[in-house]
Amino acid sequence: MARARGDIELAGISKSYDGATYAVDGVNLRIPDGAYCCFLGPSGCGKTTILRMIAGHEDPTSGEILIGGEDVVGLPPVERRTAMMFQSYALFPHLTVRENIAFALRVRGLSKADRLRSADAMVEKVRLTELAGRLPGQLSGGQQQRVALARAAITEPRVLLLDEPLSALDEQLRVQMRQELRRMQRELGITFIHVTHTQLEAVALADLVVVMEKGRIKQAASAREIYSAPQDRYVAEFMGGQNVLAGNVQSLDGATAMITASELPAFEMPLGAGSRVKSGDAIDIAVRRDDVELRRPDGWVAPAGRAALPRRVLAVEYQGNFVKVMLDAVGQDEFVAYVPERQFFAQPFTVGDVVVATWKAEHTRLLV
Ligand SMILES: Nc1ncnc2c1ncn2[C@@H]1O[C@H](COP(=O)(O)OP(=O)(O)OP(=O)(O)O)[C@@H](O)[C@H]1O
Repeated sequence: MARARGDIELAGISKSYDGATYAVDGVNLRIPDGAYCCFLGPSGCGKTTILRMIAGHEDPTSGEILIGGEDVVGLPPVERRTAMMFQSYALFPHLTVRENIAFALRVRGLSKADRLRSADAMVEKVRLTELAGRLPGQLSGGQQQRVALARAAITEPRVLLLDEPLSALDEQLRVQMRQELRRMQRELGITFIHVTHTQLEAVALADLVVVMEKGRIKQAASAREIYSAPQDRYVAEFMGGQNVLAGNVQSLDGATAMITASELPAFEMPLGAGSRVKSGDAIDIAVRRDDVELRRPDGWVAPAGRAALPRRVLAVEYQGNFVKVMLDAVGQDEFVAYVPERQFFAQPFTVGDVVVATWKAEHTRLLV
């Protein structure tokens, strides 16, 4: 039998719990079969509600949810062929690892021997063979999580839904389990939908990152695109690593714009194809913190094609392979440069130093 398709389409789904406010507000999204998709956003933005609607634990107020082309709204969870892995792993304390995993097959009407045989194969896949006879209480957090993952995967779902799966683990284990999740997803070849409020987690794992705010999708794209081409101030600030400045379009000349921002001398930047800004528009611009270079003023004049912003060093924070240099705010916006560690220590700056923050004009991004 051909493997069931696990592509998902959310078509205009909304959810209101109280009939007045919307936890999810008109979401449209296609998630390809076999993708690792992360929903990312601050607490309360509706991530879990979307997950629960896909699983069938919650009905949308309006809209359609298609899995493998089939509208699943109204179908009970077991008929959707999705499985959910919860934050608290919800393992049975009196059953061994093997029995916990086999238990998920009880509804399938398999004999106990068959269930245990399948469980053994899954135990091997999640690398728990040595621990198969232990009780959950005798396992570490990471090991318990693997059991939970195996228990969800053994039902052969076409979509695996994970709600903040790594939040109970410490930092080191989180990184390890992140790799483990990705490995499992590749091995099983099914769609994973993972809810998180941690940017790094989403960026490290996902083929498709969905950034949400107040029940709506702000941007859905690859991690690299979201980071290097954020759509607006919200996404840029939420993903981090960027300076976002409020500015103005002073004038336009074909595909270039003369941009000014508070205290930033006017500079020319290329406009992307299809840009619709007009002269005089108030805009936001973003520049990556690692695209900013710091220079000592010493009579240095920025050549054409570079933006230059005179500033004072407010704070310096060592971060290992780079140094975070915080500069005086630009208007309301903070401004930070990430200087490679070796470069910084070849000519260190200290608090109070006057510097020129400069970057290639082409590295400036116009946010809509
Ligand atoms: N069962 C419920 N009844 C009423 N309101 C709810 C219910 N579940 C969630 N909400 C509300 O819906 C909104 C979205 O909640 P949801 O749990 O989907 O957000 P989230 O992004 O997953 O947040 P978190 O990261 O904190 O889990 C919130 O305002 C929340 O208070």
